[in-house]
Order: sequence, then C-alpha cells, then structure tokens
Amino acid sequence: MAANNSGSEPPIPEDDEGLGGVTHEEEAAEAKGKAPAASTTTMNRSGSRPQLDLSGAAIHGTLEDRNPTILLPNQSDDISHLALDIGGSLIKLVYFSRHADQPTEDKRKLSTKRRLEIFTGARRSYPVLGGRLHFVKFETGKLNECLDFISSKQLHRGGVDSPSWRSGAQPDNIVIKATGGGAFKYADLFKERLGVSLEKEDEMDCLVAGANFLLKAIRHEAFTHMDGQKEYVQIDQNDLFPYLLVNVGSGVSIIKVDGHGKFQRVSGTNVGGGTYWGLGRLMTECKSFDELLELSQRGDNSTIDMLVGDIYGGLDYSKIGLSASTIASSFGKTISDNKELSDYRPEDISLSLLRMISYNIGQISYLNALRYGLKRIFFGGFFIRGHAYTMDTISFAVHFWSKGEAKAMFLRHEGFLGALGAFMSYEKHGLDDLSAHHLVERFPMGAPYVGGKIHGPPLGDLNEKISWMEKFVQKGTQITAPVPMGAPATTGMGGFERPTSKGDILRSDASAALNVGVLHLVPSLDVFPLLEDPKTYEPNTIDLDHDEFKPSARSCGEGGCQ
Ligand SMILES: Nc1ncnc2c1ncn2[C@@H]1O[C@H](COP(=O)(O)OP(=O)(O)O)[C@@H](O)[C@H]1O
Ligand SMILES: CC(C)(COP(=O)(O)O)[C@@H](O)C(=O)NCCC(=O)O
Repeated sequence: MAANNSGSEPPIPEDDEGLGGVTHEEEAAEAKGKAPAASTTTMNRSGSRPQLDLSGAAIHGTLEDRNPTILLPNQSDDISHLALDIGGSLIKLVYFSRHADQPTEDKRKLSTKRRLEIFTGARRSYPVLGGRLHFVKFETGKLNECLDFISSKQLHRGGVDSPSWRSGAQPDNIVIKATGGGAFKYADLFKERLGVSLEKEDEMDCLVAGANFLLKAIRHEAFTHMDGQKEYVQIDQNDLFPYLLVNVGSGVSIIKVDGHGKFQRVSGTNVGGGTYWGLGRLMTECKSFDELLELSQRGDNSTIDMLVGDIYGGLDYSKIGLSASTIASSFGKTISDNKELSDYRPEDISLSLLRMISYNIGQISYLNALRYGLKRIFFGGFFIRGHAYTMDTISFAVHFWSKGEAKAMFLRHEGFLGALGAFMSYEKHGLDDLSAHHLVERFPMGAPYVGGKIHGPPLGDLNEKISWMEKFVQKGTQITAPVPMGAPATTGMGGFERPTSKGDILRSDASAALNVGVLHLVPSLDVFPLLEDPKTYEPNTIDLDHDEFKPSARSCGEGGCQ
C-alpha cells in the first residue's frame, strides 16, 4: 500500500529501545572497542518510497515449525503490509507487523545497536523498527472469514499500529497486491467489503519469486524427506539455478527456474491437491482435508490396490524388477470384488488415493526434470501439508525413477510461495543482494507457535481469537504418519506392507480453516563490507588444530606461546 506512506520520516519514539536487535558480531566488535563494520541494514532504499528491508531475514521458531514467522529486524519504512494469493482451494495471506511485544533481551540489544549507529556515524534518520512476516491461510470457500480477519486487524490499512491508522489519515484508494485466480474472481468483493483494489500479479511470477526468496534468504527452509527422515539442505546461493519447481495446489504447475524472473512453465497436471481432497471427500464423506489425511494414517491400501502379487499368484515379477508387493494398479482391486463403496474402509481409500496422487506427481516431476537435465526438484503448495507420507511417496518416486540421480526437496513455507512473491512485488527487490547478507537464525527458548490444539480462554470476536491464537497456540495432537516401506528395486513404493516406521508428525492446523505462522528476520552486519564483490566471496575457515598452525617448540619460548 504505497499510498499509506507519505515519505516523511517518523520521529524516533521515546520508547523504541525494545525494537530491533544486534548480532553476536556487533556485540563482539563493541566489546573489543573496535569500530564495527559500517551498518548495511538497509537494502535497495531508493528515494522516499517505502522499501522492504530483507537484510538479516531469519526464521523465528523451532526446526519443526511449519510456516514459521520471518523476523525482519531492520525494516524501518512503513512498508506495504499485506499480500494475497487467492487459489482454487485456499487463500494465503502474508502480512508484515512491527515489533510490538519485544522481549527485554531485545531491548538491551537495541541499545547496543543504536550506540553502534552513533559510533559508526550511520546516517539513519528513522528508527530501526524490525518486524515479522506472518503467514495465514483460509479456505477460499470461506472468503468472508478472510475479509473479517483483514478488517479486524486493519491489514489493508497497514495494521492498527501503523502511523497512518493511528493518525486517522486514511488513503482514498488502497491497493493490495494479489495473485492467484481469485485476484480476478473476487476483485469486486474486495472493493465492496473493504474498499480496496486488488492489483493483480501473475501467479507463476509470484511462485518463482517466493521460492527464490526462501531458497536464497532463509536458512533451514528446504529439506529432504526420505523413509521418514527429514534432513535440512544447505543451499549454495551461487549454485541454485536451474531447478524445477513443482507447485502442488489444487492443480499442479511444473516450472523450470533459471534465475530471478527467469523461468518457463514446462508442464502441469490436473491431478493434484484438489483431486485428492475432492475425490477423498466424495468417497469418505470427510469434512475436512486434515480429517482425510489423518484417516490415511490408519489405512491399509492392499484392500484397494491391485498388487503385482495379486496378478502373479503371490510371486514377484523379478524380471522387470517388480516385487509381489508392488502396486500394479491403484484402486485396481475394487473391480474384482463384488463390493460397494460402503464396504471399503475410508482409511484404506484415503491411503490409496494419497499414494496414487503423490506418486504420480513425483513421477511426472521426475520426467520433467529428466527432460531438462535438472537434478533438484523443489515441491511447494499446500497439498504437501508437511505430511510425512506424502513427502516420502514423492521422494520415493523421484529417487526410484531417477536411480538416485534427482532429489526431491520440500519447503517449510510450502503453501506461501505465491503470496510471498506478491508481497515482494510491491517493490522490485534485487534479491541477488540477499546473498551478500549474513543470515542468522534464532531459536527462542520457548517457541510461541508449534501448531495444534488451542488451549486458553474462551474466544471472543474474530480479532480477539486471531491475536490470541497467534500467541497461545500450543502443541497439539501428534499424529504419527505412516511411512511407506519400499523395496528399493521395485517400482512404486513396494507393497505398503503395513508401515511400521514412525514418521513425521501431522500437526493439525490452528483451526480447520486457519493456519497462522510467523517468520522473523534478525539483524546482521556484512562481515566484510569493503569487499569488492561480496557475492562471490567464499569465506575460508582455518582449523587451528591443524599441525601447520600449532605452535612449534621453536616458536614457543620458555614462558609459553604468546
Ligand atoms: N485446510 C485445507 N483445506 C483445503 N485444502 C487443503 C487444506 N490443507 C491442505 N490442503 C490441500 O492443499 C490444496 C491447495 O493448495 P494451495 O497451494 O493452497 O493451492 P490453491 O492455490 O489452488 O488453493 C488443496 O487442494 C488440498 O489438497
Ligand atoms: C490453473 C492453475 C495454475 C491454478 O493454480 P492453483 O490454484 O491450482 O494453485 C493450476 O491449477 C494448474 O497448473 N493446473 C494444471 C493445469 C494443467 O497444466 O493441466
């Protein structure tokens, strides 16, 4: 909402000591009495237009959090607060909020930071405010709840804490960036209900921008998930492109990404998240997506799927590498049984369906990776849902068909790529610059949000519910997801012998309709700001224990080494 900002610089509030923070490097430099490196906390600030300052971006939360907040410690402009991705199934919101409830520890840190700014003569005429990126989703069918949420928090006007809201100076024409089909379909409704215009951003542009941002700027964003094991992947920022991005939303888009803004949608399939949820709902009468997913965790697909052994009289078809327990035909067994739908267990139906769709997506993705010679495939979209079985099935398909050559990777902010891309499109940020920044991840002692059941006082109106929920969501029911046991030499995940391996956890959403998360960006200084080209600089480390660096007898006098 560029209209929100007049360009004038707000005065430094008396009580802003609690806002922002410093890194260990800053504190260490100060402790040594050295001038720290010049502060480079602001990126791409041009003119008086509000800018998004991504320096020091980091996740705030534990490694297990899904869609955690991103802390933006150095954000000082009154930036656009809200962007939307209105998809076929879900509406995704990304919004920025300033620090309002800074812990005392950070107050101490800001004093250090402000002293540093004085010390270095950094010309900062506005306070370092810092803030967070929040991630929220609603079902598209419940658009009114989403509009109520935006309205209750006044997100379309920059939030209830924004200077323009507090001063009562409301812009006439508020513009919110939005992507996804709903940006077209529901534009009139947004105008009618909130008085805002939706500025449409292309969905593919946004998916790519969101993925590039997360992969370049956020540590512990990407991970592999194989045989129930999750492993974070260290992304080499200088060697990210090209990669294949597969967004599994209602439908599936497959995009070859070659750089920032450089991509091609190379394929897609209409068998996606909407197919699982739609068919699953019809066949099991589940009332929510999570209910359907949970059912699958108690399922046994061998009652539904036709296995190689069913066809070969219990034998393997080893000549072409198929074990007896390999699925020969998803849902194939139901044709020979003289049974009705109601004779099958919903649990088994859900598992067969989930496996069929996940495996198919993995296989199609691999074929596209093969077509373009790509080895890395990142999967996003809310179908993934951080669900162990889904991720393992996709990973298995990619691994099996590529003979281990290609790798499936997943993203913690899986469903928010488009919304993040729309958020960043307010200003065209030079994302390449991110690689020059030192990114730090902080884990709080007690993570405020771990997802799951809500414990606390009775809920009042929606606004109260939301802010309360953001603060007090506690660890919820942990559901053990089954992990497929694949015979490595067969196509298709082996036989689904009843999975025994303890998989990851399906964390229930904060509510069936709403999922809230936050991601924080913590501050940092450039380590060597005078480097000609910080992007290409590879810091080396020296092992002081190495013989070469150990003091020799000759260099140590009797009084010991100096
Ligand atoms: N709470 C939920 N409600 C509905 N679908 C969900 C939910 N959580 C995950 N999903 C899955 O996510 C898919 C939508 O993913 P998303 O990336 O939001 O796509 P879209 O942009 O098409 O809405 C659904 O089709 C469904 O498979
Ligand atoms: C049309 C879409 C881009 C819309 O995105 P979505 O709301 O599903 O996230 C997507 O559903 C899609 O790519 N479908 C597959 C269409 C096809 O290539 O056959």
